[in-house]
Amino acid sequence: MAGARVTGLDAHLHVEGRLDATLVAEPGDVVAVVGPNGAGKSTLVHALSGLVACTGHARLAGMDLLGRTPQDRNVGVVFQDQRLFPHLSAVDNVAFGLRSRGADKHQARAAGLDWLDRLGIAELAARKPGQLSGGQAQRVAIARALVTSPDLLLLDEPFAGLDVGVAATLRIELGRHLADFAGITVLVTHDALDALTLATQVVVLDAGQVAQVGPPTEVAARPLTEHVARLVGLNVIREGDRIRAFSPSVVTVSVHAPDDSARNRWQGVVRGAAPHGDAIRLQVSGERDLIADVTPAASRELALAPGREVWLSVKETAVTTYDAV
Ligand SMILES: Nc1ncnc2c1ncn2[C@@H]1O[C@H](COP(=O)(O)OP(=O)(O)OP(=O)(O)O)[C@@H](O)[C@H]1O
Repeated sequence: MAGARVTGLDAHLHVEGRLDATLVAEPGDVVAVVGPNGAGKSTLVHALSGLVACTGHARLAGMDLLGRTPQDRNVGVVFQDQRLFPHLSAVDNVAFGLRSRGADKHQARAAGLDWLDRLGIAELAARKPGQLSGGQAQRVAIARALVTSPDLLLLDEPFAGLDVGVAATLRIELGRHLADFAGITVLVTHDALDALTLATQVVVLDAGQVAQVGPPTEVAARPLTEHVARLVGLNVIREGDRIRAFSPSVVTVSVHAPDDSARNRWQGVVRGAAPHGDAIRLQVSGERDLIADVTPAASRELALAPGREVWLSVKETAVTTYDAV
């Protein structure tokens, strides 16, 4: 679909030693970028925004992106460390983007106010960033990024550092705005919920390369990397070209070696135990690093505290097997 790529994003970005990744998206797509620390996620969004120099190519809405200065790219950014201008009010922070593109002061303020209203904080328009909570400031940052109707919206961990409840509310609101947003969104996140609830496409980065790309449900059901498996709460074991995945809820935990000679049997030591829904989720390391969910009663009965040696087993019928590539 060459035609669609003209209006969308078609990029191959190379930053020496940090990133070598292809990204293709259509207008309206929300691309969640996930991966372990140092995988290149921030480098990717910084390269798209122009904050990091890179080679390769990137076409956005039919225009060459890499040859342009950050100011000349029709790209909105909400970064975790992207501060608002401290001396400007919330509404002037939002209006700034339009003003710097030559918009009339009154029109820019009216548009800024409209966006603050859409984000539910119109009454805070006159406040300076220092008088806003973290969640409110992030709403202003989102309004500031969207007011210019960018072709590409870059969100680098927009909920990081926010209280869990505030993040949950903001996630729902952002989801609503992204559903109406005609451009492409690239969202860097460490949170499986973000990827599963907001994204139309998940890109998994690992050591600067794309390790997997696909719809969120597919990536969550068949993760190809340890990191994503952990993120979505699955165990994965790679055997040659095949991956074997199973849920922590199907793992049987015992403190003695099971009698059966099951193929799926591993010895390990409990490294951590924490509530997970109605269950206790155990982190077990040994031959394999695995997670297992047990009932609180079983956890007490078997004294499953950190340091405890355990056996884990899984019925073959509970294991999903698929190709690694
Ligand atoms: N300014 C820099 N100069 C050189 N190398 C850098 C710079 N910033 C990051 N790197 C390196 O580039 C690689 C990718 O880093 P990047 O910050 O993009 O990863 P990330 O996936 O965003 O990680 P995190 O989840 O920890 O934020 C890492 O190896 C990192 O050490």
